[in-house]
Amino acid sequence: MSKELNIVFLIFNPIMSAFFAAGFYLLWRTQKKSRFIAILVFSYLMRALCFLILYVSLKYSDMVLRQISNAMILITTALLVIAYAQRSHQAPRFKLLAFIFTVTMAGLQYFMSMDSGLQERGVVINLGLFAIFLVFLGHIRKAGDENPVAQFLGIQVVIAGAMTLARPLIILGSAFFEMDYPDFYWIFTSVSDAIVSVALAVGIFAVMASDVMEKIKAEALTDSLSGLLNRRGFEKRADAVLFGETSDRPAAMVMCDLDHFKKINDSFGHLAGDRVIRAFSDKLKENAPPRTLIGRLGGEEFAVFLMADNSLSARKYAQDVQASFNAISAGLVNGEMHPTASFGIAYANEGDGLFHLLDRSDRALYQAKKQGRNCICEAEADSGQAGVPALPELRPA
Ligand SMILES: Nc1nc2c(ncn2[C@@H]2O[C@H](COP(=O)(O)OP(=O)(O)OP(=O)(O)O)[C@@H](O)[C@H]2O)c(=O)[nH]1
Repeated sequence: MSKELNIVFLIFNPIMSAFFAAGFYLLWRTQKKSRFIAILVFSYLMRALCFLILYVSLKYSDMVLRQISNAMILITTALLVIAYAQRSHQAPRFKLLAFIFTVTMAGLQYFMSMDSGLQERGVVINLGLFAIFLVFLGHIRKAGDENPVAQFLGIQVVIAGAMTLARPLIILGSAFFEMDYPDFYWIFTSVSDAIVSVALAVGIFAVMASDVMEKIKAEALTDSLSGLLNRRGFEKRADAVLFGETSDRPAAMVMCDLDHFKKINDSFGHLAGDRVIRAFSDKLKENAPPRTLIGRLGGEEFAVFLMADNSLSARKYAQDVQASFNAISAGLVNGEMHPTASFGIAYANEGDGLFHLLDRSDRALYQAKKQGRNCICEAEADSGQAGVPALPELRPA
């Protein structure tokens, strides 16, 4: 490689990797619990260092340094895979990565002992890196993230893998056509290393930014006291389900409200009131079939949306919540009172809008309150048109 180009890459690649390491480090300082960001910092620092070592080893033809830089480039790439796996809550494929590392290093060592092993070493190291990128792709696929940002990272990894695979092809092609390959090979390797560094860092930064956005969105739709959906979150999710339901069975809405909650607050304080809200929310969650949407609509009022396949057990669900809450509620206020809840159930009619369904279950709840509380009422199926609030007939469960 020409001296000028050599100097450009000698400076450019390590500095760029160091910048990325600094960026990840600053991010990690704001989220110290995210271990995968710390791994990224380490990976990019190591990448910066390994480029420096590589260029020194090339300059002085030092084989020990060359092997060190080879080991480091494999490790730094494997660290990216481990970081991504951790971010996606997957167990990193340590054994497979260790296997690839060992085989690659053994191959390099073997060809290093041969006088003319330069081309073979180029093939071995790049195939090793390519295998690590395949493991990376496996983790991305397993995460099954349909978020376009995650898919963007997948594309970056494919590009990185393709560039890595192109290098041994250059070597083999040059050997086949008896061309002098080193200059082109080293320029391609340096440029593609830079592109791979940037592509992966940008892809990972984008995934992290999207994770933060998702977290903020989820928090905006969650009630912090109960951990349930808040009114906004509940309406958004339930609405989407209602319009997507295709089952013959109707979906069901169970509206619940803690009884005499003002008295609990007044007698035992706001903190005890909060404790009762949390305990009741836990019972709503514990008894819920999978895919049930549970929201705290406000104060001591909750709504549970049971999907069509679970709606026939809506009454059983309400009974289970009632029984399990009654079993523990006295203990929440030192046995000095027995907090209870009332329930109203409505089944969705064909084409029912969310507000119509909520309104009908709310009226059933009102009836339960009127009947003395701590009971369950069901709204009769009404024949009102979709979206038109109609006064349902009510019957006690
Ligand atoms: N501890 C606590 N209290 C809350 C919270 N949000 C609303 N409240 C209280 O909930 C009480 C609701 O009282 P009401 O609407 O009169 O209802 P109730 O006393 O339960 O009467 P019924 O529903 O008719 O049985 C009010 O005292 C609110 O201050 C909260 O997050 N924590």
